[in-house]
Amino acid sequence: PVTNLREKEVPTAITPAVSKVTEKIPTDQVAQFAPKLRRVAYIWSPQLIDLCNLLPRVLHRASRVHTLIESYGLLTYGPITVLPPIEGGKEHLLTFHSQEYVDLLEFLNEEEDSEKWMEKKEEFGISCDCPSFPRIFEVAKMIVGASLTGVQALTSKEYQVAINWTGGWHHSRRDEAAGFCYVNDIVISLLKLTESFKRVLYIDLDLHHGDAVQDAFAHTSRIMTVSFHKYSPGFYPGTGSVEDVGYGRGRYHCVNVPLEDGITDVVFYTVVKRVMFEVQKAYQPSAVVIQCGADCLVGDPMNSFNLTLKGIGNCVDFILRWNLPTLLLGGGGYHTPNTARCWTQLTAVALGVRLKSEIPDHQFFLEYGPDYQLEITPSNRPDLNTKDCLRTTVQTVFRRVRLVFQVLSIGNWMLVQ
Ligand SMILES: O=C(CCc1ccccc1NC(=O)c1cccc(C(F)(F)F)c1)NO
Ligand SMILES: [Zn+2]
Repeated sequence: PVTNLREKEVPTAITPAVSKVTEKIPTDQVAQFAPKLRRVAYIWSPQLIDLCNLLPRVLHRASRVHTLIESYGLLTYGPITVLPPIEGGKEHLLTFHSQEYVDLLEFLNEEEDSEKWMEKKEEFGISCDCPSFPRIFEVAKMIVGASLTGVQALTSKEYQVAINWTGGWHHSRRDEAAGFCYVNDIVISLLKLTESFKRVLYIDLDLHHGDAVQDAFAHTSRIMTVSFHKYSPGFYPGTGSVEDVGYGRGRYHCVNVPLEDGITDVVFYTVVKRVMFEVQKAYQPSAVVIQCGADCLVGDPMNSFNLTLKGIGNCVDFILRWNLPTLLLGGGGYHTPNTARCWTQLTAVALGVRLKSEIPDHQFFLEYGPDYQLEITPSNRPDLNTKDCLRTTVQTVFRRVRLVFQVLSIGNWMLVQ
């Protein structure tokens, strides 16, 4: 249907919300309406995409995401700057991972099977969940380099938002691959951010609990982790109950919001908005990292939540309106076209622009059939989250988050004494 479109007919895919708003309102009043125009850093290079296309569980996903974003013209839109990732090195991985684990990844890069490392692989989580593959070490360094480039963009104060859709691997542990995550670019980025920002907030919107990120910072109040995820018997990773609050100095600096299958946009957004409003009030973060895993969307093979681009888009928009330096990362997402739709929409949300529903013609256009639309439709599966159960969970979270506020104010009080 699109083959007969000539160049000049291709519609400009972007209708900047800002221009619509400002044309009717006297300029002196426009400030209150237009979302603060943000400078956005989009981390990308051909090598980053080529390497991330090799990830076994999300083969060729990286190129679909990037190409759809490019096809909407978002990368040539004023406030966005494309930044190539710095070359991630061993030293970056070693800020979180053990020497032995990093050495194993380096050895596996050449994919030579030797007896010595065979049993080691199992010990370090390289198994069926996280299969080894050629260039695994180059991929790991590149992903970490890309997320750290995003951190650098924020600490430079030249950008309010930094985006790395190839990052977000929240299950990887210090010395073990897990849940299909080989390196934890999130922990490495959060550690770097605390060098420039006093209190950093981590928000995990992926279907799965952000367990390894939470555990890495469970003993400190310098980072607060908040995870919204499916929590039900036998569902991976099995952690993240509302009782899971962190330990010692980190007590109450871990917030977990366990959810059941079938949750819809309105219910999810209401819960996220309420919890995040309290967290922002109590913790007063100075920088934010959001893991935007798209396996929470309707149509994902995980077949769990019933969210669309609207639900997750409103959540990210709500947090971006705090106008804090924010790093957006990817993560799960196993329906590749829907994941590309989701992260294209979130890129547009960061830029404050609305996108046309028609998927623009581009190299992978035919993968967006049968409707070739940006929006996805929720299913009519039941929402297993009852009002009572959600209210109890949110009230429990409120009580604990207010304790964070007390800890914070006592901390400030002691500083003043
Ligand atoms: O998405 C994840 C990891 C999901 C995971 C955890 C533990 C072991 C394996 C996995 N990954 C999958 O189950 C998986 C990955 C890709 C595709 C699929 C599919 F079968 F649903 F398509 C399933 N974390 O945010
Ligand atoms: Zn996931």
